Amino acid sequence: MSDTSTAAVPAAGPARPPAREPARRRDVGGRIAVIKVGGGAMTDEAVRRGLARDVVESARAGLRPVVVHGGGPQINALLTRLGLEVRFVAGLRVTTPEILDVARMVLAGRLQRDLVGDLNRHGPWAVGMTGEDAHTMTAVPRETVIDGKPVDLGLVGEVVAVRTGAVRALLDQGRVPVVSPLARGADGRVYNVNADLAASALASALGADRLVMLTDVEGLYARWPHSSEVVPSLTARELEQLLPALSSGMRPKMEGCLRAVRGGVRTAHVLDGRAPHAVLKAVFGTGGSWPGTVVTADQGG
Ligand SMILES: Nc1ncnc2c1ncn2[C@@H]1O[C@H](COP(=O)(O)OP(=O)(O)O)[C@@H](O)[C@H]1O
Ligand SMILES: CC(=O)N[C@@H](CCC(=O)OP(=O)(O)O)C(=O)O
Repeated sequence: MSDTSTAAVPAAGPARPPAREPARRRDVGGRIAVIKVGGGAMTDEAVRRGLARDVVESARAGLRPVVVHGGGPQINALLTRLGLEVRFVAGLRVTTPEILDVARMVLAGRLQRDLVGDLNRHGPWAVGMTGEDAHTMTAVPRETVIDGKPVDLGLVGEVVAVRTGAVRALLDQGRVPVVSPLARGADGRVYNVNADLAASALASALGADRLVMLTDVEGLYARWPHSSEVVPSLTARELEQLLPALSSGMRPKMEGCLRAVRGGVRTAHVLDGRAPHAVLKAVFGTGGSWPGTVVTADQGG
């Protein structure tokens, strides 16, 4: 993206042609892809920079990428240093007010800034925000039932409404929004939202073409904890049946994929963000050439 003036950001308008237009890989013109970068895939700076390069390349090719990031391992590391508890239930962090403060610092403070910085090495592309900004994500406390009993997760949010205006305004300027998974509650409090579920809610609300979840494994393993076989594809119905058996981080990730395709997103992908050009393979690939696991809508549904 080229800014002719450094004095002011141009007013919102149609995306302007990129400075260098690479060969179009297929007709992605104007389509939105929500790319969720997991904390595990962000730990290595070289990997993060490679991801940023690919995101910018996809934008130069006409796609409208929106980045949502996680940061579970990084939050765990700071909590441990501070002597605070790290506890997950069904893949969601039990979040006290003290833990929320730490999560907010890590997500909106460090990680979002790192990603925005990586993207902006290539030009004035990225603008960071959180789901709190401009009421982009509104949440209520997430209800979780384990073995028939309700479990109190504290300040964990379930996104119940998404206002896409702020994200769309950035996309219309040709920018890449980078969104941290925090939401404002209808009660005015701040909630910690699992990043996979935040990305999924945003993808559905934006009418995205694809949701891409970049993680630290090749995809959904069929016989976890064995990693010998990746499930290449699943329909929404097949995934719905599998979901209760999934554990730890894969539970919210696959729940996010299911919600997204049920919410109108054409395909949802889970793949290893550390593999070379994972982003480009997921956003420009076609059936048969996708790495990882792809979730599609039900046939005829
Ligand atoms: N069936 C499965 N297939 C692959 N990974 C699984 C599975 N079940 C649990 N996992 C775990 O889920 C992790 C990915 O989730 P998570 O740690 O939340 O990643 P991210 O930070 O990318 O969101 C993997 O590293 C793996 O340990
Ligand atoms: C409620 C909840 O679990 N929130 C997550 C938000 C970050 C996240 O989801 O990061 P990954 O994508 O790296 O897992 C957490 O506190 O860890």
